[in-house]
This record gives sequence, structure tokens and C-alpha cells, in this order.
Amino acid sequence: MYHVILVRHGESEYNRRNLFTGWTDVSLTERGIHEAREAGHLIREAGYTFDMAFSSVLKRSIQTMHYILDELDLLWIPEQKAWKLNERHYGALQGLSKTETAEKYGEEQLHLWRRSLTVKPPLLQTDDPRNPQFEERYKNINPQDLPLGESLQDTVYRVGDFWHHRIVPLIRKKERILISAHGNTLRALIKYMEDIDEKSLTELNIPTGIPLVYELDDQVRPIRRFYLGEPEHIERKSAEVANQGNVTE
Ligand SMILES: O=C(O)[C@@H](CO)OP(=O)(O)O
Repeated sequence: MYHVILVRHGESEYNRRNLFTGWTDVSLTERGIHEAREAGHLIREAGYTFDMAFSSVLKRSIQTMHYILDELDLLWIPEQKAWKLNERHYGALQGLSKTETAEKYGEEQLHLWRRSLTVKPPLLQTDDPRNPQFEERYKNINPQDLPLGESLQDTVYRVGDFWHHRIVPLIRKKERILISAHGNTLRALIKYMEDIDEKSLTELNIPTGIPLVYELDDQVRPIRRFYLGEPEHIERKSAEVANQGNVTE
């Protein structure tokens, strides 16, 4: 049996301000740093270790990976930063307030944009300064592969491809792997691995900074997944994510 540990980065500046983030490159807050360190602590307490770590090319995920590795005294292990692990691209919603978006378009529309599998956000115009094609960090990526906005399904394709071609071969070689990524990247990966139905996927909210352990069989297929930590705390943090953008609470 193999295992892999997935973590959603700790709270970011945009999470705190309740703004759509996507590919916007924002830092962790003090709370986020604490959550990332706590994730490392939980992993250490549970007795896991790593041979290699992955993050996206967004700093909140990179910082989280480093805080976790620091807690484990593993900052020396090889790491890889991959754009294919970036958060789902939220198109023209990026930078908007989730609450204001709900007030303007209704909670139902907000929920569709946030949690449906196939609904795309309004796309960026190609001349929008937020277009990833203008960013130095994506200069080696085929411009046609860079999104102007993605549905979760689009994210499932790119994350699934990365998992299948880059992570699975390492797991087969018995590499113990940490993946520090994002709420919707991890929802996409869970969809890819388990093919869960759309309703369950809609209800799946990944809490920040809580390690998610996947046990995998000899064919690298999932056996079960579980969070490390105290169930009530995890439940509360998942509900916090689900309720972002509620107009009335
Ligand atoms: O804004 C975002 O990029 C994501 C993750 O923070 O939010 P949501 O939970 O609304 O998909």
C-alpha cells in the first residue's frame, strides 16, 4: 500500500478578505502561517515523512510547503513547483468580493460559479493585465495551454494529467510525496481519483491547512482518505469555506 498527503495552503490575504483568488499571487496571513505550521506538526505527530514535495507556482502554496517541511526538518528534500497544480483560474471574478458578488448576482449564481463542475466564470479579455500570458513565470508554457478562466472540469483535466504523468510514476517508485496546493485543485484531484458524483463534489469543501491522507493500493488507486486532526475543528473549517459569500448568516 502507498500513501500521499495533500494540503490546501493556509489562509491567504484574499481568503481573509473573502475575495475570489484563482491565480492571483497573494501571501499567507499570520493565521495562514500558523495553520501551515500546525499542518506540519500534525503530519509529524502522525509519523509520516516525505522524499519529495510538490507545490503550485503560487506563493501561498509554496510558503505552506516550506512551513510544513520546516516543521518536519525536511527543507532539504527535492521540491517541484508546477503551474498545473495552480488554483482553478477564476477568470474575471478574480479580485471580486464573494459577498458583493452574491448581492449582485444572487447566492445561487455565486454557488454555481464556485461549486458546479462545468460552469465557467466570466473569462478574462485577452488584453486584460491579469492574462497569465503576460507573466514572466509562465513564459515557458505554450500560451494555448494558459487559461483565461476555468470550470472545475477544466481543472480536473490539467490536475489529472499532472497526477497521472508526474506523481503516479514516483509513487510507484515508493517515493513518499507531499502536495501543497489549493481548494479547487484538491477538489479536482479527488474528482479525478474517485470520480465522485456531482452532488457530493458540490458539497466538498476543503479546509485550509489540514493534511488529507490518501491511502492507495498497488495500482495507485485510492483505498480511503482521511484528514489528520480533530474532527469538530475540521468540520468547522470546512463550513467556513462553504459559507463564504453568504449574504445572511
Ligand atoms: O477564490 C478562490 O480561488 C477559491 C479558493 O480560495 O475560492 P472558492 O472556495 O470560492 O472556490
